[in-house]
Amino acid sequence: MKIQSLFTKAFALTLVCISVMVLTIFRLTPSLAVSTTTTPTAQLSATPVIIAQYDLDSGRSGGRSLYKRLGEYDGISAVIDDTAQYVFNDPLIGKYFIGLSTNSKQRLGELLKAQFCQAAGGPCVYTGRPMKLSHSGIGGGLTNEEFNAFVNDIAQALDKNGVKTKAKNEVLAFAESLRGEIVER
Ligand code: HEM
Repeated sequence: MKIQSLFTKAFALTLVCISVMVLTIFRLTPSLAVSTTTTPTAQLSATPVIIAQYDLDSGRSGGRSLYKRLGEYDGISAVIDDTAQYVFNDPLIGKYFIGLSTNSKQRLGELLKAQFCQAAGGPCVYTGRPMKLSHSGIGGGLTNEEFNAFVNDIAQALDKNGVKTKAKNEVLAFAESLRGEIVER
């Protein structure tokens, strides 16, 4: 009987010791206490494209991000769909898109949406190529006049979708910030 009680006490003591050790280790190295599931490397290294020189803070108005004021993703999507139509039919720059397959045009639209959504402070990640790389050499190098035509098409699409002047100017300022990477002559 006495031996049994001794064993019980020893067992209880061992349990307490183990608990203290486990708690001490976890406190000293908190990382052990955190779930071991990590963000996949692919996600972390997703396209290191920097959305150029656009100060996202300036995109806030009365606490509402530009993304919200544009009507979130659906609002941006509608503006880009219209922009694409204007650009593809633009008398000056439409020629550059004639050879693109339907799928390439769709992909371009999706990339533009992600790019503007991210720049406006939305929860999107632009995964396309940097602007310099994707535009270098188009038509022997894009001109300021061609760039202006593209920006005018964006402006027309913003008007069509009833985007307010302040938000419109912010979107155009972002587009303008890309001029140096896109225009080559
Ligand atoms: C603010 C102005 C512009 C923006 C934001 C813009 C944005 C983009 C984006 C996001 C892409 C996709 C990049 C990729 O494929 O990874 C792209 C591709 C393209 N852009 Fe622009 N772009 C602008 C101006 C222009 C202008 C002025 C032209 C021609 C006049 C142009 C012609 C093209 C063409 C032809 C492609 C397709 C390239 C390909 O498929 O390889 N872009 N642009």
